[in-house]
Amino acid sequence: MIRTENLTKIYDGVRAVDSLSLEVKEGEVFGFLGPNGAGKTTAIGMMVGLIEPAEGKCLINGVDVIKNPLDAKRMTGYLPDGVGFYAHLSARQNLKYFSKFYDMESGDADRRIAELLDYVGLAGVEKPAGSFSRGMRQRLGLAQALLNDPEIIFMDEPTNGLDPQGVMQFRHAINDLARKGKTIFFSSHIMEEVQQVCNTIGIITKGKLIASGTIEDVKRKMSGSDRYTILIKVAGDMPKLADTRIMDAVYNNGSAVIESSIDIRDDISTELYGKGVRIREQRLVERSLEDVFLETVYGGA
Ligand SMILES: Nc1ncnc2c1ncn2[C@@H]1O[C@H](COP(=O)(O)OP(=O)(O)OP(=O)(O)O)[C@@H](O)[C@H]1O
Repeated sequence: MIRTENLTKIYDGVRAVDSLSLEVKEGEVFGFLGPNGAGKTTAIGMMVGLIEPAEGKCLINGVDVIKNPLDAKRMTGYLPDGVGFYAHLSARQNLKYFSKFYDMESGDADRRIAELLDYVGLAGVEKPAGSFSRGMRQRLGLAQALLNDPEIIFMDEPTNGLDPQGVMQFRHAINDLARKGKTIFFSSHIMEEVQQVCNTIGIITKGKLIASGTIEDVKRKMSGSDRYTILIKVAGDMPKLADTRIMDAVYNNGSAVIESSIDIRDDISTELYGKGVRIREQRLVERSLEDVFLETVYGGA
């Protein structure tokens, strides 16, 4: 489990990350969504013990990342944004070099590296990492992050700059790791991606976490109110509805769009039925997470 408490970083008097408190439970895939400069990289840097917080702390399975960095690192893997490697070494040689930081016995390391190279599709690639494409570097980065078979994996915008095939491969890898019970914390500025692979999300803007929870929770919280939008189509004329819980309504010929604080579809059906009106369609109008995100973070698309 990942838990941050009031995690804060100040650069030149500006709170790049401002009192970030969140919790990611074991086995969850958490999407950390925010526009450029929101503070995602800085927050992850603090969570993996690379950036010292001004205030607050991060606990990995209860272990304080600052107080017990080695214990925390044993449980975590980290794929940074723009991962770097020794350009003259091959994928295998790079991984062998990094394995030394985990006190892995040489034979065990070789076996693990072979397995990981196969997993990320780099088995048999012997050319130096300096000549790798961005996609290959990211895949090698993933292998590096998985070297110590961590329970918790942090990925900072892992699909950024990848071609569609590379993006798909990464999403598959995330799903696969999730199936194996890993806890995944990954940042992105792509709503659609987060929706596809995450159980829970958090939205950060200007250093502050403005909403977190399931995608449904976040949509609800970010829409600013608990409003439901209900679309109704009827046969013939649409009568005005009497339900006092209706906050707003637009009536057209044969249809209406109703805003209410709770889901009153059943009561609308009863009322229309009582008035002898036949309903052709009645449904909640969904706003996509993307709509909500753009409105809240950017003030509209
Ligand atoms: N080392 C640093 N020194 C000064 N300011 C910094 C430093 N690192 C980050 N910042 C500032 O902190 C803020 C948050 O940056 P950060 O890189 O964490 O955002 P991000 O959400 O990861 O953005 P992106 O999506 O562009 O990578 C930005 O305003 C950035 O300019």
